Amino acid sequence: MTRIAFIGGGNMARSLIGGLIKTGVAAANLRVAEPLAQAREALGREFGISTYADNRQAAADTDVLVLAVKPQVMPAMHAELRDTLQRNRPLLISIAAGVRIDQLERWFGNLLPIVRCMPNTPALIGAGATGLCANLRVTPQQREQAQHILDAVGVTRWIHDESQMDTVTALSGSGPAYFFAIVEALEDAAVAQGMPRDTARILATQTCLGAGRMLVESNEAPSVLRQRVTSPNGTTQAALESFAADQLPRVVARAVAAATRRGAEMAASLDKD
Ligand SMILES: NC(=O)c1ccc[n+]([C@@H]2O[C@H](COP(=O)([O-])OP(=O)(O)OC[C@H]3O[C@@H](n4cnc5c(N)ncnc54)[C@H](O)[C@@H]3O)[C@@H](O)[C@H]2O)c1
Ligand code: PRO
Repeated sequence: MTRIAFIGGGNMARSLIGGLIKTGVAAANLRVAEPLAQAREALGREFGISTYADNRQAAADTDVLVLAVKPQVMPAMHAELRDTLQRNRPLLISIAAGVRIDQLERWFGNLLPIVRCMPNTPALIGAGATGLCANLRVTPQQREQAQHILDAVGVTRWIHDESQMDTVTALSGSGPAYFFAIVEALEDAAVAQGMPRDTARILATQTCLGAGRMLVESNEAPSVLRQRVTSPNGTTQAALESFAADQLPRVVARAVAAATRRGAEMAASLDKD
C-alpha cells in the first residue's frame, strides 16, 4: 500500500486526508506533520493517523510527500527536508499556489519526481476541482498515485503546459471565492429591495446549488441552460442585457487575468529566496 505523508495539516491537507480515508485508504498509511499542537491533535483524533511536530520524521520512509503549507513557507523547508528527500526520492506533490516545478526542483533536488497541483476548497466536501502537472521524472505509476489522491476529493485534469497552472489557480483555485462574491451580491441586491436577509440568503444559495447541480448533472452547455431560463423579452433577458451593458465577460476576464498575474508574481517573489 502507498504510504502518504503530509507536511502542513491545515484546511487543504485535512480535506485530502478525509477524502482518502473515505475512499478506503487505511489510516495506517497516512501521516501528517503540523507545528500547531491543537491542529495536530485534532487530526490524530479525527482520522486516527500518526501525527508529528517534526517534518523530517513525517517525511522519512514515505512513498508520497504532499507539501500542504503556504507558498511563502516553502523555500525555508528545503534545509529541513532536502536530505531526507534525496535519500528516499518519494513522489513530491505540491499544492502551493504560484510555486513552479523548477523552484521545487531547486529547493528539494532535481532528481525528485514532482507533481504540482492546484485543488480548491470544495475539496472539503468531496466536490473539488484540481489541475495537475508533472515533471519528467514522474513515472506512470506515480501519476496514478497523484491522481488517486486528488480524485479522492473531486475531479482532476492533467495540465501539460505548466504555464497554464496559474490559469488553473485563477479559474478553479480562486473560483469558489468569485462564486461566493456573486451570492453575496445577489443577497445584497434583494435586501436592498426590502427582502429579509435570511430569505434572500436561502433563495440565493439554493438557486446557486440548483444551477450548479444542473450544470453537472444535465451535461448541457451553460449557454443552453441560460437560454432555457430566458423567456423572450422577459425578466431574465432584462437582467442579462444589464450584465452585457456592464460588460460582465470583460469584468470576469480582467479578474481572472489579475489572479493569473498574481500567481506568476508570487512565484517570482520566491525566486529571491
Ligand atoms: N485554501 C485554498 O483555497 C487553496 C486552494 C488550493 C491550494 N491551496 C494551497 O494549499 C496550501 C495550504 O493552504 P491551506 O488553505 O490548507 O492553508 P492552512 O493555513 O489552512 O494550512 C497550512 C498549514 O501549514 C502549517 N505550517 C506552517 N508552517 C509550517 C511548517 N514550517 N511546517 C509544517 N507545517 C507548517 C500551518 O500551521 C497550517 O496548519 C497553500 O500553499 C495554498 O496555496 C489553497
Ligand atoms: N487560495 C489561494 C490564494 O488565494 C490559492 C487559490 C485559492 O492565493
